[in-house]
Amino acid sequence: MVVAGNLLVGCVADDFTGATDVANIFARAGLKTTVLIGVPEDDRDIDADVIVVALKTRTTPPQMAVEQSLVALRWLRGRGAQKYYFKYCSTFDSTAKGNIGPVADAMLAELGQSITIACPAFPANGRTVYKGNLFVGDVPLDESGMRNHPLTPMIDANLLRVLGPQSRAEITGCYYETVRQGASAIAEWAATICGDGTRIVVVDALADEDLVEIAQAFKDFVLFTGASGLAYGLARVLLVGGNSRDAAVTTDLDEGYRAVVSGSCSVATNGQVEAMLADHEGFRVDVSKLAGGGDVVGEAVEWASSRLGRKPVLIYATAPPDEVKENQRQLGVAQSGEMVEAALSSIARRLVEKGVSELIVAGGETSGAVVKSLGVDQLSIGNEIAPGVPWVHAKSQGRPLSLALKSGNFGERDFFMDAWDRLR
Ligand SMILES: Nc1ncnc2c1ncn2[C@@H]1O[C@H](COP(=O)(O)OP(=O)(O)O)[C@@H](O)[C@H]1O
Ligand SMILES: O=C(O)[C@@H](O)C(=O)COP(=O)(O)O
Repeated sequence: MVVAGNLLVGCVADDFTGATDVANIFARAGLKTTVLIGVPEDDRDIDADVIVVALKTRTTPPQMAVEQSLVALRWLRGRGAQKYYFKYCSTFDSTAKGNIGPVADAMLAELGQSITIACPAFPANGRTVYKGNLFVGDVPLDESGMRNHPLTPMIDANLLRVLGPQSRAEITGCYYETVRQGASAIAEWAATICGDGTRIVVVDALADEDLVEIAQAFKDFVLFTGASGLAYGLARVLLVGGNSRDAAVTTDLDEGYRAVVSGSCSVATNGQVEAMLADHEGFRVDVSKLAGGGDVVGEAVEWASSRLGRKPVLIYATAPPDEVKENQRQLGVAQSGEMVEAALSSIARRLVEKGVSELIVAGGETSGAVVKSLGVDQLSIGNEIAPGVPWVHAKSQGRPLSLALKSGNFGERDFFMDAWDRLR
């Protein structure tokens, strides 16, 4: 029997790093938050203010993303959530066909709503939106490393132009001249466009305070869509009235072996891998060899086995853009991505079987593949390592496992070395 309790927010996340990112924000705000890996097949008891269902739908065909998202949404609806939240990437990662637009459209229809907002701003990580244009640090999205993303290259910073062709809704911008005047002005502006067809409002935001005003202005909306910055605002609005619980707990953990598995090819992760290799041993997954049928997984596991201990080992497919493009040219985009994900997830699973119990995984798609292969079905939120990246705790084959699922673009250069200090 599932206990609904007082479920404030039911969240569907389109990838696993994003799921732990948004769960971390809700948890840090004082809301009791759990992450489920997909919709549970059993009838477990869940006592939470926020449930985040982690999916791997960012790069699937749109129809599949819609179907899986609706299954999750219906499950959350069955728990009587007050608000629903579709979490996608703060760099608005999508393919030409979706999946932000199709999933948002389908969720609106399922909930019987005609309006929502799209708000990927995440100021704590330098993602801001101005006049509908997404900035990453000081540059527009299309001038950032996201230009070269292996699966979702982002070549236009204007979110109205990106979302328009993906969605059946009318896309409208709520610009900063309105947002900076605060919640009442935003709500007044919204009143002028409500009731006029189905709409998605792309909202500008430059700072966390803007996100609180935005959440306040749209507090009667049923569906919110965005990155995790919006959760910062929404949590603060929902907490008024005293729903606050204890902040996330830090677990008493046994010491186990440590490893880093990296499949992200972002600028940040390339730097983090380089920094770790200066002082740690690493095994590079050779994609050509893998494609040629070589037992790269076996070699990696054998290499790691004699080195496992408290000093973390690094297994990585992470490569610079020209190398990734060459692999994609030879093998195909989806095929090379899936092949590397399959190899890294097999390696991770076998390392866990050999006693690794503290594992950092870099990359959203990579994390999805790894976590699924570990048979993990629920994550509790632990300490924050960097903005958007918490330690999370789970059971894999009955044994405790601590994971950090690092979004490609997050974390400082020394993340792979410093993260362990934040575990306990
Ligand atoms: N050397 C490589 N060549 C081609 N593709 C790669 C290579 N290394 C990793 N990949 C693939 O690139 C994709 C990276 O995506 P992801 O894990 O989501 O990282 P990020 O979080 O940076 O977006 C994955 O599908 C991964 O398998
Ligand atoms: O919102 C974000 O930036 C992250 O939570 C996220 O979703 C990142 O995705 P990946 O870079 O693919 O890990």
